[in-house]
Amino acid sequence: MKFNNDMLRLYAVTDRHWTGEKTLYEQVRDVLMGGATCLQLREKDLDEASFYEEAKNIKELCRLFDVPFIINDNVMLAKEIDADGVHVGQDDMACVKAREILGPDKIIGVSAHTIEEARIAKEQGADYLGVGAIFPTSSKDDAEVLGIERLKEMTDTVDLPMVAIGGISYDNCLLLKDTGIDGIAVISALFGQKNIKQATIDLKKRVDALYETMHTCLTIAGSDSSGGAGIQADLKTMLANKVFGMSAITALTAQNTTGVTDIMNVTPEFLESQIRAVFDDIYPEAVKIGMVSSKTLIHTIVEMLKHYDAKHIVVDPVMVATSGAKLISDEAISTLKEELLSIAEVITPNIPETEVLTDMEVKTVEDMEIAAKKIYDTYHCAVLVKGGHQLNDANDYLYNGEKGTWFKGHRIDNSNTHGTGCTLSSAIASNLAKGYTLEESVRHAKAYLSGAIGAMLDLGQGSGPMDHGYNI
Ligand SMILES: Nc1ncnc2c1ncn2[C@@H]1O[C@H](COP(=O)(O)OP(=O)(O)OP(=O)(O)O)[C@@H](O)[C@H]1O
Ligand SMILES: Cc1ncc(CO)c(N)n1
Ligand SMILES: [Mg+2]
Repeated sequence: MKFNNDMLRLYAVTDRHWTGEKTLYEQVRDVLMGGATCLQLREKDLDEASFYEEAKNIKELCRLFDVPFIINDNVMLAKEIDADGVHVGQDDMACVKAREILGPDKIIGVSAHTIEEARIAKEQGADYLGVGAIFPTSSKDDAEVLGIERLKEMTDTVDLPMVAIGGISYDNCLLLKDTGIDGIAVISALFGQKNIKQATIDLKKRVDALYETMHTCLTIAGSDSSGGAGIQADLKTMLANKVFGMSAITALTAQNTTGVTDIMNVTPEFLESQIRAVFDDIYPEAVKIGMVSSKTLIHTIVEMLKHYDAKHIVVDPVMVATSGAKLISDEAISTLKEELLSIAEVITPNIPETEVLTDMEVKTVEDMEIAAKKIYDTYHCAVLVKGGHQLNDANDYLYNGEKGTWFKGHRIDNSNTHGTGCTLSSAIASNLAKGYTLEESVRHAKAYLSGAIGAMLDLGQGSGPMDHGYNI
């Protein structure tokens, strides 16, 4: 098995002294099932015959999981049982010698505590370094504690994959963010836990989080005081889709599940200030636009998004709320058509909105296809026509100028659909922010929306909101 850096992500090192009721073999199976990416057999005071027996069996187990099996210290044994590699300390066989014995295809790791040791190991052909102890540890009495700063110096200076070891636990593991390591090696954080498999699953998630970057998304829309649509739905959707959500508010609405009782637009100047504040600092990777009820506000948005060269713009051409309330002025509709749609990557009209945008009646699925093409030809943006409420199914049609795709949804018998359109467009924008293609973004967004509708939340006296957080 050839070495690659991903193997170091969650590196499990055995220590049967922690053994409770389970045998070493069973414990290793637990960590492999939990998602460990490398296994090192390190049993300091086990007699040779028993070590050999354990090593042979555990090697076979690791093969089943396609996880490298590394022997601690004993190069000759690694050779004899055809392990995937060996890990040597500073007092063990030198790395050059180990390489000579094992050949180029085996994995060799070296423990390094200083930059000098790290450099030598690299010269001698080590594949990776184990660097520690990072924190105080009970698994090695004589280990000097390096700390985070010295770890960073090592990763900055020596160009070799590194796994951090020593005292790393579920609680302190996130302190290793941005230290340049390729993963963590642990003993007691896995083998010292009551439920070893669950501890491995939990720690794996935690260490994976060290490598996740947070994507960012902006919603420019109206506030819905009842929390099910508008800005509130957008931010909840972004959170549930693990994207950092930001907002520029176009209007406040006094609204609940039965209707909209009042609307107050912000001034164009204040909308501009909000958009500037966001873009000048945390540049959003995608932008969703929802309710914008006046001509001047639409102008402001178009001007600002062009100025900042905004990416991945999703426009939900909101005209009428599910409750029937009108959310845009007639003169603004023409500005929306003339200025806003052409800067969008995709727009997401429902059927009544599609009719307004195309001046045609949309009564059938064929009409949806014809209207989508017409929208593309007129405004040069991809379009997702939502079947939603009107056609009594949950099928939406995406047309991008080259091809049309039906996204078939499973219609859920739930009249609580306040904010479905806001939620779908925000989920699409979140997925675009993460780097998915438009088609993938729509597919994932529909799946998220179905989950939120399917959670069957039932609040309010009208068409109620969905459970945006059903998946968290
Ligand atoms: N009962 C349902 N079950 C499953 N999916 C649904 C249901 N109702 C709507 N959808 C889906 O929700 C999405 C939004 O479509 P819809 O036509 O409801 O948007 P909208 O009218 O803009 O919503 P809003 O009320 O937020 O303005 C579409 O993907 C649609 O297929
Ligand atoms: C603020 C706001 N935006 C959009 C919609 C669309 O449903 C709504 N009801 N309220
Ligand atoms: Mg809508």
